[in-house]
Amino acid sequence: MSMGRYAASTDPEAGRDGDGAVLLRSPSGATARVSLHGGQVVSWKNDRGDELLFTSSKAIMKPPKAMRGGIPICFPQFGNCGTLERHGFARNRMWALDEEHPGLSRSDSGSRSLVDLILKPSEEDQKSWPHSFEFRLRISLTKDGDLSLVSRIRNVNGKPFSFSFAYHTYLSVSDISEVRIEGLETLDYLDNLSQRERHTEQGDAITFESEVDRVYVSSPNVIAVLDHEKKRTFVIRKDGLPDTGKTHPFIHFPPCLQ
Ligand SMILES: O=P(O)(O)OC[C@H]1O[C@@H](O)[C@H](O)[C@@H](O)[C@@H]1O
Repeated sequence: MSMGRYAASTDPEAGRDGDGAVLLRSPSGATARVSLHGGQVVSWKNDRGDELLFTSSKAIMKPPKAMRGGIPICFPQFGNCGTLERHGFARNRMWALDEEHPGLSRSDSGSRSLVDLILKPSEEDQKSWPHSFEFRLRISLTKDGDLSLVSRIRNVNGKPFSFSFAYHTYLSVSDISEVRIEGLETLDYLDNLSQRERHTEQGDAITFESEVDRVYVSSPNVIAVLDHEKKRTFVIRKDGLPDTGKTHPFIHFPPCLQ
């Protein structure tokens, strides 16, 4: 794959490895590896080769199981708030390369390496969730190595349906006691450890002393995760997604839409 070019299926230089994963590379040398299983980003490395995403050593890397690590896509249900399996079926399905990607331009082709994926429901999926949709996902690396995911869900037959959705991102951090989150102070959150009871966050930046499993409602579009030991800050931006979740020990930030 050449620098800054598209890694979509139409690009003859698209980087594909033996497992069918797509490799993105930015001009700065950052990389991302995207598995068609789950449409999941399974690795994101900066220009020094440091892995920025966490993958559990117990992760099962083979379909049809969901892989615990990277950025699983939760759809059409986030968590257990519905009748489907936890976090929905999208993370357990094979996605396809999307040749059409209607509505998204390629005008930034000089500065991004990207792949367009699509998921359509199987007959089996429609038995448990009888709705017609196309889920298009664009994953791109900017020239500086920033990772971006854009999701678009289209109602194919016009019959209304509702869904919830999240990027269940597993960030790689050092000792959790060295990690601080800025941007969620004073917000309300639902505590998954006590039947989604609603509380209000107190105090300054958030630190971790024990198990945490929360969804922060109406969170700001930018939050920061500061890792003092690694001297690294993740700046997480979202757009069009109201909430942010976090869980320790598997620290992840699923901005979610319900
Ligand atoms: O094990 P899974 O299905 O990948 O889910 C991981 C975590 O997902 C979070 O959203 C849940 O709040 C946690 O309770 C859960 O452990």
